Amino acid sequence: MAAETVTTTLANIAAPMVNQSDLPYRLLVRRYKTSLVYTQMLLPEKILNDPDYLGFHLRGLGELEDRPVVVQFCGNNPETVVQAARKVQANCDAIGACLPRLHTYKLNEGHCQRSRADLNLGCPQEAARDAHYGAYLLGQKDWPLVEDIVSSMSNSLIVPVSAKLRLCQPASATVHLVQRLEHAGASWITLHARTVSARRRRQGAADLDQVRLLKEALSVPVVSNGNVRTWEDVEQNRTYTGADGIMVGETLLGNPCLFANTVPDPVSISHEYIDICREHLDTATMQTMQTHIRHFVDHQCGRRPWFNKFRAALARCQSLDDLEDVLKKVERWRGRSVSSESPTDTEKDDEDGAQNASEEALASLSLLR
Ligand SMILES: Cc1cc2nc3c(=O)[nH]c(=O)nc-3n(C[C@H](O)[C@H](O)[C@H](O)COP(=O)(O)O)c2cc1C
Repeated sequence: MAAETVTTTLANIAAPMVNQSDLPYRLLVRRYKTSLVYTQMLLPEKILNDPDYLGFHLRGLGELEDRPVVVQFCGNNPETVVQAARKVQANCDAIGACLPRLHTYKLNEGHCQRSRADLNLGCPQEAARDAHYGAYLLGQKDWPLVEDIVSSMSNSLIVPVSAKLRLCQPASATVHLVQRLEHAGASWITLHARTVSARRRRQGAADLDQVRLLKEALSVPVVSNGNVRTWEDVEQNRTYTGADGIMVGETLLGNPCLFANTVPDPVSISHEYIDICREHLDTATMQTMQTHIRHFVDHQCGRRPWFNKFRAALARCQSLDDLEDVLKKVERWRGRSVSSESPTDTEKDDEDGAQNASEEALASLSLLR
């Protein structure tokens, strides 16, 4: 990606998310004014040593509609990260270095149970620190290593290299590290303006003043990440921080049309996602697809009386057809007609459909009072 393209492309970014930045999701958000997408963070060692892992993550990557795309890596060995990045650079527009976190995640994969839908963040953080992993790379003594990772990548790869990081502790140190990363060759910097914390990783307000400081101190573009719940937040964040781009993670999971400033019907957007999955088979796992659909429906219907039943039905799905069937039930539970088909007798849950629709009607009535 040329420098001028970088700045125009950075405006609205879908954050890298483990198990959620699959190709169908990337294609979906791009239809709704997302200007740049990331893959989930990839493990360099697995890219180099596990052909199935490499094959899965390369499938469809960077094909016509999947551009521009950043492939994100993380690691604490510059040589390994560069070798792995070389394997994918022809299929992407830039390589992103996830500086503070990947090895924490790797530790999770190896030693801790992960929840179905999210990272398990309960790993013993001391172990991560002792092993010189992830979140602890941002200690000042580790800055040379972090710089080395970025400079090795930017000197060895044919695509631009960017870095995504959280705030240092103290936050005021962040600007110094980031200036060093700029000199090391980072083409842009993304700041998730929260600190690394064992207990509260994504909650709490992001410190947008730090993004603003970075923007003033750096020559390369700066992307602001954190605190976005609505389109108004996107605009306010951009205005307040002066950032070149806004990156959104969790809110975009619920509303993939956020950057288009619209809120889609949850069932329609789920069908649209499933259709893309059908066009690009084997690019997302069943668990990933289930989680996306849960987020889409949760975004607007999370408090509906039938939501837990929906989650249970979703968890039982084993195919794209099963997912479509659950969405039919959702329509019935919402009191909406579903084409001309009548509910099948085997779908026992549907007997409760009318009941739930009236519960929902009552719930909306009580909201009106
Ligand atoms: C399910 C999930 C997976 C994530 N995986 C990654 C990842 O692979 N790489 C990364 O740099 N950050 C990852 N993050 C962090 C997001 O990229 C983002 O920085 C964070 O969620 C804050 O943005 P938000 O407040 O808009 O969600 C993940 C977040 C979530 C919710």
